Amino acid sequence: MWKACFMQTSLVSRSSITSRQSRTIATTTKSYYAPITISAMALKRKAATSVSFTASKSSKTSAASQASSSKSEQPVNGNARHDANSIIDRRFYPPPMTNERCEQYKSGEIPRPLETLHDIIRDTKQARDQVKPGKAVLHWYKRDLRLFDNRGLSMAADKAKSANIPLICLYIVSPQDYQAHFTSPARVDFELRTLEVMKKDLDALDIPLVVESIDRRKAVPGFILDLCEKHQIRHIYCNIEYEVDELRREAMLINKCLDKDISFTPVHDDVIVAPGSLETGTGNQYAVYTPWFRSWVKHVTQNPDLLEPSEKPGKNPSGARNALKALFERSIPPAPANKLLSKEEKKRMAELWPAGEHEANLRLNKFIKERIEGYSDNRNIPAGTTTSVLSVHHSTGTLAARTSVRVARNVNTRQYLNDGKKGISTWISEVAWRDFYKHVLAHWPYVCMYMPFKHEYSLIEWEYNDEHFELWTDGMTGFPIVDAAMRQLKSMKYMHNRCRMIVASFLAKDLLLDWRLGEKYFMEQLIDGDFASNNGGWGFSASTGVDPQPYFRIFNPLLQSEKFDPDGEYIRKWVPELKDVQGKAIHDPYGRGANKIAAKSGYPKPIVEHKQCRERALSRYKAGLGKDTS
Ligand SMILES: Cc1cc2nc3c(=O)[nH]c(=O)nc-3n(C[C@H](O)[C@H](O)[C@H](O)COP(=O)(O)OP(=O)(O)OC[C@H]3O[C@@H](n4cnc5c(N)ncnc54)[C@H](O)[C@@H]3O)c2cc1C
Repeated sequence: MWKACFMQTSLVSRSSITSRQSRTIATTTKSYYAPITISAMALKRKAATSVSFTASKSSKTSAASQASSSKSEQPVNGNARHDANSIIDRRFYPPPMTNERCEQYKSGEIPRPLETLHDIIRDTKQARDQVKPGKAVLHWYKRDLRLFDNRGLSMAADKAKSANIPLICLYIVSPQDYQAHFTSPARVDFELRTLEVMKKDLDALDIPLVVESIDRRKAVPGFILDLCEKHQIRHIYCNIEYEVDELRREAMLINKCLDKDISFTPVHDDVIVAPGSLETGTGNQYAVYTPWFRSWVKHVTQNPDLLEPSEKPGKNPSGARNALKALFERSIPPAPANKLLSKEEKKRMAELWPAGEHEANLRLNKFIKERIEGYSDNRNIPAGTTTSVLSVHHSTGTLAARTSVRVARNVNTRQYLNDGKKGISTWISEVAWRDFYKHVLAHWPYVCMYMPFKHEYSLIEWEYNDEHFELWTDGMTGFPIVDAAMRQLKSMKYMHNRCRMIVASFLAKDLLLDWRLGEKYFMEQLIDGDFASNNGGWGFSASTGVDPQPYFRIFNPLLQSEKFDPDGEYIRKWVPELKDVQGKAIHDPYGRGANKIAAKSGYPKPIVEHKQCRERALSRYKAGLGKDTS
């Protein structure tokens, strides 16, 4: 997501960059490509990623002494494993960044990609406004796979209508992006099924949907420009994605387009409140959810337009179908080879996750009618369906978060956002978490570069125990609630939120595995995988993110299990080996007298002991932060 940052930034037209920014880019460019030396100590640590159960004295000392040395001398984050096929695919991304560079992003010394994009949008507005309509307008679909309530699409449709020319829609299938972003095959399949639905809906409006598979992600801008030339398109619209590479690509494309007298306009749509709009009393961005949410509610209330819907496009002018015949005849490509599902899996996923915006709206309305009022009381219970299960729709954009909040608000007492019926206001505040994590990503873009939000936590020494990691992914840790959740993920490509927190805490605190391994695995599995929410959730659970709670909040899997799955209904569903275990033993069969049933059915004993793990985690976190561990 951030690979192209140097190249693309350097392509940004100098006229649109302030002198302070160009100075920063010059320095940035230099330091970015300067050889990054990995200190001898870091290399040694990397080689010695031993699987000690309790933090050894030497590991404490090495982490502690590292923490106390100068920040600017820290070229890698702790003992994080950066080899191929690990937490980052180095074929797509440059070497790890330093804590010093994180500080430069924090202070604004290095311009944030979203701010650069905003500057370019502002500085080129006049020139873009002067572009005369061509023979068609283009909407470039990304994670906004719907016709209704879509800001970018609606602007494109208005432009086309005012010039009485047709609207063309485009979606690019990018196998390299899927690879670089660890997109799950189930997610790719969901998107392709959604495109089939959209193609029909757009077809009924005489609007062609071009779905092109482009092998090399770098070739995407060139393809768009060629398409424009071929169909004499002079206006392009898209909705903004907030990951670094995407922001930088759009910034570069605005200028490339203008060079060819094409106006390219990226707009905010994926979030209800645009990142950067909310500031604390001292002019800073919020890093804590609760005050951020208060400010979000105030902002949305004061700007009611933010929740107003955008109409879906009208019909293309007659003649569009003939003029663009070749585009209408194109079909949706199959999933790329690296993301193919088996025939059986494809069928199963289609039944489990029907695609498209009609399905999304049906689900939303059913949830609002039947479950939203009980949401506040039930949402933490993973058994049954207690939440909306709309995340796949929010993250692919088959449903706008704006639509969800508006529809929920409209059925609340006096249309409150954060008051009135508890279930409704609680649900709205959950949807707002999406916005929050995208605000975090936009303001602290280094979280997109495999650095923790609290980058001072980057010196924690993690375990890289492959066996533990595999048992975690397979749901064979001997902790029933963890195993049930991990099996739900493998089977449904979805996991309940409470369980996501439990398994993430277990991975990072009990197993002390690098939380980024879990983050990556989730993206490889989840149908609703979303970089900002996933990174935010993992950071929160590993205490390296925006959670104001300190690292010593460590979930006890047994207590979580007893509290949120009291009757073991969820465990019995996903861990059938334990279905005959009675009463409270379901939460800990080997510790509560159900060892015979568990052993007979092949259910494993716990792979670690929580109390010891807790101590080890505390000690390792402390050492990583350079605190006294004696
Ligand atoms: C470790 C971890 C990883 C996560 N990874 C993802 C991810 O990749 N994609 C994703 O969409 N969500 C992620 N979440 C957030 C959350 O778990 C899911 O959004 C939620 O479980 C989806 O179920 P639902 O649609 O029934 O949610 P509901 O409870 O019905 O909530 C409504 C909507 O609000 C949003 N939402 C709810 N909780 C959160 C949250 N904590 N953070 C951000 N948005 C939220 C979702 O869009 C959701 O559809 C993660 C959470 C954790 C702890």
